[in-house]
Amino acid sequence: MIEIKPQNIINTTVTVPGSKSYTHRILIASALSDGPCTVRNMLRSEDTLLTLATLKQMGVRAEEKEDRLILHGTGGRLSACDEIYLANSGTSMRLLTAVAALAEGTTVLTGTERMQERPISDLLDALNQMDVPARSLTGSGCPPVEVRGGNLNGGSVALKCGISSQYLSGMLLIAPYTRNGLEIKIVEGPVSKPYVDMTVEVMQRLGVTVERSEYDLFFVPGNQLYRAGDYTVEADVSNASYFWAAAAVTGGTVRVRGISADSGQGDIRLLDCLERMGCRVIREKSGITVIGGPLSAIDADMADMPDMVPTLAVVAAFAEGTTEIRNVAHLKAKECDRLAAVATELSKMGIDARCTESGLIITGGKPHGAEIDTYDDHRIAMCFSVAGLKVSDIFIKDEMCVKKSFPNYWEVFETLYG
Ligand SMILES: O=C(O)C1=C[C@@H](OP(=O)(O)O)[C@@H](O)[C@H](O)C1
Ligand SMILES: C=C(OP(=O)(O)O)C(=O)O
Repeated sequence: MIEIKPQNIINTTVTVPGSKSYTHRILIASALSDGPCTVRNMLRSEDTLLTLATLKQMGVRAEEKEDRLILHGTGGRLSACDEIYLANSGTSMRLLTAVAALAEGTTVLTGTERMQERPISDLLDALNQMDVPARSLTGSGCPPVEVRGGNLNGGSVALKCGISSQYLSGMLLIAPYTRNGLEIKIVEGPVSKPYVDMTVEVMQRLGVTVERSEYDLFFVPGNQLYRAGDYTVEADVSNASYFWAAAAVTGGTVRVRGISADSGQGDIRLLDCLERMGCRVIREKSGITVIGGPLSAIDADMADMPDMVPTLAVVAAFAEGTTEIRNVAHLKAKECDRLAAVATELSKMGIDARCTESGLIITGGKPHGAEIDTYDDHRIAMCFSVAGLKVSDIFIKDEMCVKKSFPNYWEVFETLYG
């Protein structure tokens, strides 16, 4: 457990590691590519290293260099594996379950107890429609899952994406390796749309054709290969959010390097929320600065940026008025039930915070100190640490859960103390 001490932030610049979502995608596409790929600034955190370890287990050769990783793409040929362990990395689980469909033989993917409560049946259903036998081994619709892969014909599938966009990202990533191409009709959702755009962007950047009509229909021609090349991962916007929030709640100034307003990471839209709440935002090519000011409540539809809900909720606790966060029922299926966790922990700090069917209602006030439970959820640990910059006696339990996406978080956080 660590105590966070209040701090006036005058003017600080921070560097955050590479994007988790881009790293997962670039690793997978590189592994399936037609030759050696160089990946720079990849995020080396628990989750992304699990994706990398899995690809190696499936037969992909990786060479670690000082400032880059070289992945030798196999052209889509992968070996099946008896047991792949993915802890609580939803992105790894959903994307690699689809990838396992390319490996001749039976692959089993599993994870932590919590991972075994996170749904995946809509993805399995889509694989079944492609004649890939795939099932939840417990029958719960959650991992562990078994996939019997091999040559994929492709065809047409109907996919529900009301719980997670990761199902669609997984299906899209393997689609170029089908014989006849793959048509994906979206029959529910998708939630978290910008992550779908990011998947398509990475696929196109690696030379693959993807046709689409908005978020309803996707078609990926078959017999394509990702093209080997040199890829640099941009800084992680979700992890930058804690530092922008630090400026918001303290009234200070924080600049995060290496992020620009045209980022393909949908969480960049948090900045619009912070502006609406009263912050000033300076968007430059080389970095983005937030300058805090008196905060007021907003109404926010956060369907497209689920990972920013805990961050915004903590900022809302310091804002004048009642903030409503809408359309994020999918937060119940994350590392923990994030709606319940955020409401519980804010309530411990004396803030009126409650869950609705699909969101949160938070009335800003004068939060006080509390021991914060983190539910083995990196984002809960990081967002509540921000509250501790303004309020005394905030203690974060099990603070090392940040290793999931940001292993050196506490070191970077320390730099806010000047
Ligand atoms: O595809 C991705 O990289 C992600 C998609 C989102 O999940 P959902 O689509 O399940 O909301 C997000 O919450 C997660 O952190 C990363
Ligand atoms: C939900 C998250 O990740 P994942 O779904 O990959 O576990 C996250 O990082 O907030």
